[in-house]
Amino acid sequence: MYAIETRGLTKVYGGRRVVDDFAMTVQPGDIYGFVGRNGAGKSTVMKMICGDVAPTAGEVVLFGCEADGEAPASTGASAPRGKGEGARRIGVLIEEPGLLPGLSAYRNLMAKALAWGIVDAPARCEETLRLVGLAGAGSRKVRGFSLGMKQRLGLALALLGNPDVLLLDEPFNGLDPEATRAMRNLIVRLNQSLGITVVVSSHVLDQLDRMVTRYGVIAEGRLVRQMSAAEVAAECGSSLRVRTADTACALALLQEAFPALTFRAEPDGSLAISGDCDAAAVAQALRDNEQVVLEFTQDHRDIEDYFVELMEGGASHV
Ligand SMILES: Nc1ncnc2c1ncn2[C@@H]1O[C@H](COP(=O)(O)OP(=O)(O)OP(=O)(O)O)[C@@H](O)[C@H]1O
Repeated sequence: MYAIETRGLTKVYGGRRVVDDFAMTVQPGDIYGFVGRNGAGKSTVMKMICGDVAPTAGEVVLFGCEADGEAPASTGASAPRGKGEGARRIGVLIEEPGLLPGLSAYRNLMAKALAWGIVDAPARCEETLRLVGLAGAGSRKVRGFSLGMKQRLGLALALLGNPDVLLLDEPFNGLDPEATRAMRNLIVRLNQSLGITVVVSSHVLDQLDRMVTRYGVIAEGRLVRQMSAAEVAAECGSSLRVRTADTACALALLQEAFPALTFRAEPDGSLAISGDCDAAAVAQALRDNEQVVLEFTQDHRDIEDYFVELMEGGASHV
């Protein structure tokens, strides 16, 4: 059973399909990195998942139940989606957290908690402040908060209703490196210690790379590809290009010595080797078997280049 499944999800604005037949699957416990260019449709997908925007077609299924519950406000709420036992709570940080600058962090939380009818609101507000590392700043007015503190308070709002799923749209936007790292660590902690499934969109690929378990790539409203973090790491890992005097012999001996690697014979007679390559071990194996090496190069594919290629490929098919 998936935590989130979208089936044929489509949104048309002014005759344009900004999300088109979108089928994503998020496993329970995933931190799902949602990657796409500006305007690709990430926010619209998230808004349809949380019920803030009605799909033109298709459906959202949460933990096996069709999500047809009350729609939460676009930011901060964690209202139930679905009916009865199957209802799941979604916490959302999609646009500006809508904080009241003249109130303290605690009072901001209390105002929402009371509006949403959260049971034992004072204790829950204290608890969420602690969860996001703002326990010591609860009585301070939000007007004096840094951007990073405001984002964490926005996350606290999203956590108030004890959500099963968190949808975070660009949570690192505008944050300095320290605040970015604090936000990243917080997301991982919430996922690992509370078991919250997280969908997070970001243009900061190296931050996603440090925390996500799965990726979904969107281009022009379509899901181009979904893959695990391990698959991305394998595709972006180092690759080798080796040209020897006797390609067939080198291929046979390397395949035997490194069965986990992938080998491809190139038209120019070289071998492209990918997987978890240990260049020194490959070079040693060639030397031990007295192969004459004419060329030996190592490439490292940048994760950003990799995703740009995927997005470009996806967009050109639309
Ligand atoms: N309410 C709306 N009315 C009309 N068009 C909209 C509306 N909301 C979004 N769009 C359009 O839908 C497309 C997808 O927008 P969306 O905000 O989902 O993209 P995104 O991938 O989240 O972009 P970004 O990374 O810039 O936030 C854009 O072309 C946008 O202009």
